[in-house]
Amino acid sequence: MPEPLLEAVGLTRRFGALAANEDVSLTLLSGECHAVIGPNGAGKSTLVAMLAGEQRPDSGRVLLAGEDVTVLGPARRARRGIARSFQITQLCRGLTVRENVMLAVQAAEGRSFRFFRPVRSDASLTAAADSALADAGLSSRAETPAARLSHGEQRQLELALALAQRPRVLLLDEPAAGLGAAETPALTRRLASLKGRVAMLLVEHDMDTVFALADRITVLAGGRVIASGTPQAIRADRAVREAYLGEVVDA
Ligand SMILES: Nc1ncnc2c1ncn2[C@@H]1O[C@H](COP(=O)(O)OP(=O)(O)OP(=O)(O)O)[C@@H](O)[C@H]1O
Repeated sequence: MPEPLLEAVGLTRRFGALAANEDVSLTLLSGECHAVIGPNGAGKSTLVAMLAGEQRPDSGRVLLAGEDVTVLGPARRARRGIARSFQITQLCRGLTVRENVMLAVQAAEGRSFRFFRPVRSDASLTAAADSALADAGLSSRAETPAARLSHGEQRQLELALALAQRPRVLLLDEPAAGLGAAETPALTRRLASLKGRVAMLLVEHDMDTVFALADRITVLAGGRVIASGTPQAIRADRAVREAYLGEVVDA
């Protein structure tokens, strides 16, 4: 069994009397896609926020390649290789799609914005940005102002911004949310093409996307892990079907 790249160890996060996460443990191996599913309010976003460093657990630890990163904030975790998509707030709407990604490449390289060279003329930034745009399926829109993208294209740009950091771990919180019926399979194909190159922790309500991508699935309900295993095992799990899957998957 390979060593986990990212590990949640007994994470608990309370809001008042409510335990949004209660003793949640899971591992993400190099190159795998591990999906986290569960009903609304199960604690999925809280878990992602703790893995990204946006929320501090009340107890438990987060390990990245064996290093305890529990007390590190999002920026320091990002520099260690944890990227989170989708955060549209990073977008500069007046710049082109490529320029936005170039800024993300530059930020990931740790260059100061105060001293940056004119963003349009840096060949190495352009090449890295174009690679991220290709992976996100957005090459044809590189010259378009970000403000003119459709909703689906904005989600692609968010993916490109995350990939521009060359992450080891990609945290994907509901990437298919708000996408149309035609856009979701395209996103799934795009994420499938990244498998093996970057480890993905995928929170998603769309079960077609989950079952197309996941190597393993962990199911949360009421803040607790109620099952974890292969997609086949999760599909067959009675407790999962009762708590969640039976409502949406007719397998
Ligand atoms: N900042 C907060 N303050 C108080 N309660 C919160 C806060 N964030 C989350 N919660 C509560 O914690 C529980 C878990 O929420 P969370 O958003 O993690 O669930 P989720 O599985 O991501 O839900 P969804 O599928 O609807 O996005 C919910 O009951 C939610 O109301």
